Amino acid sequence: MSLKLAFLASHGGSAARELVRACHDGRLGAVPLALASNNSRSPALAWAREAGLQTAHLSRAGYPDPDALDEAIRDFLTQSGADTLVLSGYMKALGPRVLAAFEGRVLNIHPSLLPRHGGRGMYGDRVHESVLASGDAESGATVHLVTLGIDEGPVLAQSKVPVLSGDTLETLKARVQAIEGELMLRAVRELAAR
Ligand SMILES: Nc1nc2c(c(=O)[nH]1)N[C@@H](CN(C=O)c1ccc(C(=O)N[C@@H](CCC(=O)O)C(=O)O)cc1)CN2
Ligand SMILES: NCC(=O)N[C@@H]1O[C@H](COP(=O)([O-])[O-])[C@@H](O)[C@H]1O
Repeated sequence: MSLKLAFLASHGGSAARELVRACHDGRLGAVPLALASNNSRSPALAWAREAGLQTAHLSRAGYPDPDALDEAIRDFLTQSGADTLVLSGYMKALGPRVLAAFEGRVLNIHPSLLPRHGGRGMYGDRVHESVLASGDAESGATVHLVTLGIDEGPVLAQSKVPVLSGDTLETLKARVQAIEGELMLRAVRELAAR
């Protein structure tokens, strides 16, 4: 049974792009169906339209009431026929309705070795800045199942990289982002095998 994938992304959607490439070149037995973004100008939304996915811009701008936004995101994702949801650099908290509709089938990638450097306020560059400030000798990325609590869900897969002396935000971020695509692919395959 091949997975039916949907995505949420706020900016580039790099993990989503890697998964769709893997679907098209046979590395992953799945069908990409839809992508929604809270950011109407996100490169991920433009790319998804080009890639022929169903797309939607869903944010507080259109749905000021968080419950109504949660419902709208759930309805868009479920009507697409997807059975698995991937958060690909999605910077908003997911609500209970979406989580209930995709129970145990929502994956998120976070650019640190959770539980370190995770939680509310920990996203994008802030994560790498926190790692550099902590003096940790290693960092990496984590794919976890998503629960209502931010970055609290069970870990599916992790991949480590060294933090090198002289590292800057940009050099550490580049080293972590270089491993994220393969890590997400590994995690989705593991979920598919369950
Ligand atoms: N219910 C859940 N929703 C989301 C989770 C999760 O684990 N449970 N993970 C995040 C992704 N993420 C870390 O991997 C993350 C995203 C955003 C934030 C955050 O603090 N966001 C700010 C708003 C930032 C903005 O508007 O750009 C906030 O909510 O105040 C922390 C961690 C995705 N959703
Ligand atoms: N807390 C979530 C988070 O910080 N996710 C991180 O944001 C970046 C998004 O890049 P992208 O927009 O190019 O996909 C990725 O590095 C991802 O791990």
